Amino acid sequence: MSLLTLRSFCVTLRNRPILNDISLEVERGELVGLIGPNGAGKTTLLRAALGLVPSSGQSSLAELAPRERARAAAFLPQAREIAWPIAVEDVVALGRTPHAPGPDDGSAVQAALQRTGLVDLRRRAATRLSGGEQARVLIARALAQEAPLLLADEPAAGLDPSHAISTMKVFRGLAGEGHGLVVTLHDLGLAARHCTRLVALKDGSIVADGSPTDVLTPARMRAIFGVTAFHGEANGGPVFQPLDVTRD
Ligand SMILES: Nc1ncnc2c1ncn2[C@@H]1O[C@H](COP(=O)(O)OP(=O)(O)OP(=O)(O)O)[C@@H](O)[C@H]1O
Repeated sequence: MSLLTLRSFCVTLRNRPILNDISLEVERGELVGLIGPNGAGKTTLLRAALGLVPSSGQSSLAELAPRERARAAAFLPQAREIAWPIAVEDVVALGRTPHAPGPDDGSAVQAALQRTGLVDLRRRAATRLSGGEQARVLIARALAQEAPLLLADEPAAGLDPSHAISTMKVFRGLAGEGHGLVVTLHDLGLAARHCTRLVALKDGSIVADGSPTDVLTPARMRAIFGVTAFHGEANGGPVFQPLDVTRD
């Protein structure tokens, strides 16, 4: 069974169509990169799929009761604000909120801290960490939720190259364990190398959906992003680097 089904899914905000007739299924084992220019509708798609933005058509998540939905999907929003100076491990433990308290809580928090490289920072006040460290704390909180589906809005934004790659590898590992993930990404190099599938949005519509090699073609890069790009192979995987703009 799919972890997320969107059918004839539309969003209109202030009388403006933002998402048009989206159909999408996300299965276990998939790390789906949601790509597209600024304003294409990526954040709106994640939020509306979760029922946080009014929509029409079908979203298998939006139709769930809140607690069921929190067990079905974890959400990492774009805003990375941590409001209170509480310990990192306590922020991460908040990811367990949808579950009845039990013996799995400690191990889920520990696993999330390990996967995000935060074990040594576990007792630090989260508000006193750097922006990138705080971003990893919020990724860890989403991982501790142990939901089958993770929706992450620009999880790599603000991370240094090592932590951006590590985060994508954690996500790919989760996909390998049978989770499904949808992550919005502006770094097409990370998307090319780590995602199992790319879905490209433009002006609120899906304009490409397939493997990174199928989606990141020169013609599509020109049409979707207005750029030229280098596409190669290194260390057993694709290398993708935008080079220049084709229009002003
Ligand atoms: N609350 C709102 N009311 C009206 N329009 C909105 C609202 N939220 C978003 N929009 C519009 O919807 C469109 C899609 O926005 P969205 O944030 O989903 O794009 P995005 O692809 O995530 O962009 P980015 O890459 O810049 O984060 C934009 O034109 C935006 O101005």
